[in-house]
Amino acid sequence: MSSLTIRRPDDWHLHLRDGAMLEGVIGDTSRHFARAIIMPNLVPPVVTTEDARAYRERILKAVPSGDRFEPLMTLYLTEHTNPNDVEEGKRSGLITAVKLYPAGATTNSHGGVRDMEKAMPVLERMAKVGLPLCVHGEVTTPEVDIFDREKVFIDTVLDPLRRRLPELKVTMEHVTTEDGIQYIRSAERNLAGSITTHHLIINRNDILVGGIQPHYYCLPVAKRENHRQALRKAAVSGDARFFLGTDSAPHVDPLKECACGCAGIYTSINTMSCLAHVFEQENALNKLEAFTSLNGPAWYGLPANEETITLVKREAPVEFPVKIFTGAGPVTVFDPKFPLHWDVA
Ligand SMILES: NC(=O)N[C@@H](CC(=O)O)C(=O)O
Ligand SMILES: [Zn+2]
Ligand SMILES: [Zn+2]
Repeated sequence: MSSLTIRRPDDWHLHLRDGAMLEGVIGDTSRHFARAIIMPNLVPPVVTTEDARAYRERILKAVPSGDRFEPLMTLYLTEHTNPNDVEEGKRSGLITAVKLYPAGATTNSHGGVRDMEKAMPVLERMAKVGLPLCVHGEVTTPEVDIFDREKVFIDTVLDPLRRRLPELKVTMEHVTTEDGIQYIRSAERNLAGSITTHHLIINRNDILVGGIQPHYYCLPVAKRENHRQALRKAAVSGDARFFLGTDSAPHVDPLKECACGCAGIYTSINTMSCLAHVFEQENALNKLEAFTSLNGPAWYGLPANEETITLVKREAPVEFPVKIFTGAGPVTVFDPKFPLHWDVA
């Protein structure tokens, strides 16, 4: 039996939803993670500092007693976002980042940004006060193939924006392509990327071979195998610009298993087991702590957690539920398709 003790991890991209779903999923995160960046794509979205304050209160109320968990709040950028409100949110310590959803790119993104020009006053203010922008980096132009949307976003939106506003700190969320990895590596400063657990494990075959597999469908959609390999190399490299953002995104099964299934994969419950497996496969268990617990806080200017967790490799596979049952309905848990032996003690 081997074991590994690391600083307690954080999740730099998480969907907790609200109400009964929030209550049903929060414990799977707070059991292992000390902090998480909370995505603002609720219905209606978390747009103002006041919205974020109220949502934070609801999250804290739902944390199981005995767990210590700090939600790091984000604002959903719209074409009408008020720069003063954003600055106030940053100064009060309530807001950790602002999230850019190109309108129509993903779940609950219709209120996002259509015309980047309209977002410039807010982005300029963020650059001035040092508030990071988290981006869902995909264009939504119908002519662009869904597997190319990340690369085209980098070339036509992100790179021009970064040239125009080099002081703006940008997190490319859930990087899924070799192009994204290379772009982040090529940047001298003010650019980093979060990588999900599932994109280290699945490629697009998992979604489409042997029948449509809705529980492997997420956005950005998983790409070809060479892209998965590039993500794995980046994650285990120790490069401080790459860190974990699970993008754990629960949807109830009826909304996944239907003619127009939602995008999102639920991984909070088994993420640390999956990651230990991946890092061991890559002979890089000694880099797991950098990816889950050190690089993220350094990027966001926060101290690493003082507490630790211990991962233990068990003889028998660890059993995770196939589904969790929330008050909102059942949610299928990510199946990595290999037995998980690593467990958080
Ligand atoms: N990743 C997903 O497939 N879905 C996320 C939205 C997002 O992060 O793009 C969700 O909110 O369901
Ligand atoms: Zn996204
Ligand atoms: Zn997400």
